[in-house]
Amino acid sequence: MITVENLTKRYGDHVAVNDVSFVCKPGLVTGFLGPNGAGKSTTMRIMVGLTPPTSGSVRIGDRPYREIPNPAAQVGVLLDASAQHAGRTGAEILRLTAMTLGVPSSRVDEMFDLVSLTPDEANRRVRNYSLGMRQRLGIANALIGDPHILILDEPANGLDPAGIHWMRSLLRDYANRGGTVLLSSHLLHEIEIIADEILVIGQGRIVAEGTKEELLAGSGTRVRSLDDDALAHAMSVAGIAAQPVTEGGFTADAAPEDIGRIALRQQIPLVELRVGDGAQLEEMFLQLTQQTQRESVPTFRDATALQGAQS
Ligand SMILES: Nc1ncnc2c1ncn2[C@@H]1O[C@H](COP(=O)(O)OP(=O)(O)OP(=O)(O)O)[C@@H](O)[C@H]1O
Repeated sequence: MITVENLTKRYGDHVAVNDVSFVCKPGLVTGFLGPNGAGKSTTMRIMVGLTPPTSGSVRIGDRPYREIPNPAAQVGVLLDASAQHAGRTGAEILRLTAMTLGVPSSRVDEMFDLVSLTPDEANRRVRNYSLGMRQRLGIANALIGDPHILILDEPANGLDPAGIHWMRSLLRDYANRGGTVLLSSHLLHEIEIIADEILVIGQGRIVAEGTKEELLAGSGTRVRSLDDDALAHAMSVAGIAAQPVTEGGFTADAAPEDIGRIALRQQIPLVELRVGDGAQLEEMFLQLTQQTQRESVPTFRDATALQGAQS
């Protein structure tokens, strides 16, 4: 179990992590999702004692990381896959970790097998590794001490789709055996594929958390009609907020039956009316974090203003 309580990190006037609290439970893969600069890496660095927090605390099990004896045997950490010594071979790096942790050197070959790096690749220098190979080596390095907790910062970065599915199986199996996993990503589809529980962070704050189903539950209704302008107007009169969707129609903050009744009253034929799905999770992610997005996300208000300006 990882317990993060009221964690805050300030760099001068800038608040990188703002009163963040969450728990990561054994047997689950917890995904830490947020756009660039949201505060994911800072939170993870604080968790493993590399950055001091301004305030708040993190417990790994029952104590802070720095107080865990032989921590790498308890907590596997991958923060930056490119931070390995580029002049060493993958095998040398894992052998050194095995020696430091006091685990048998036979674990080294087991780990290369586990992360699907061939003996030839194991004996190549890390400077000649692709990013995906570095990630696999980093995961092997995190797992070699047989820890029961894994903290992985953007581990899927550089992996191809097959690699992401491979990682999902690896982490699923690890969690099924009772392990606790926290992994970060700025890409929703990676987190969606791999995580059981999702924490969404934006501008240093947790803006949503729960299972994928829970996150979607409050995320409104997808609606499309033969006259979206008229429907938007009718919804707005009824006090229902709606955001336009790029492929047409809206996501509306109301139950499908409410939207259906409005459409019926206005005699507007509907061509789509349903609760959220995976695509909607992406919209929700963009909405939840839009203040931190570098690219602005159009809102319904923007869209009507634009239509007004064009007419
Ligand atoms: N040492 C530091 N000094 C000053 N500001 C920092 C420092 N480290 C991080 N920050 C700032 O804190 C904020 C959060 O950064 P962080 O690296 O935690 O984000 P992130 O969510 O991991 O982003 P990414 O997905 O791009 O890796 C950013 O605005 C960053 O510029």
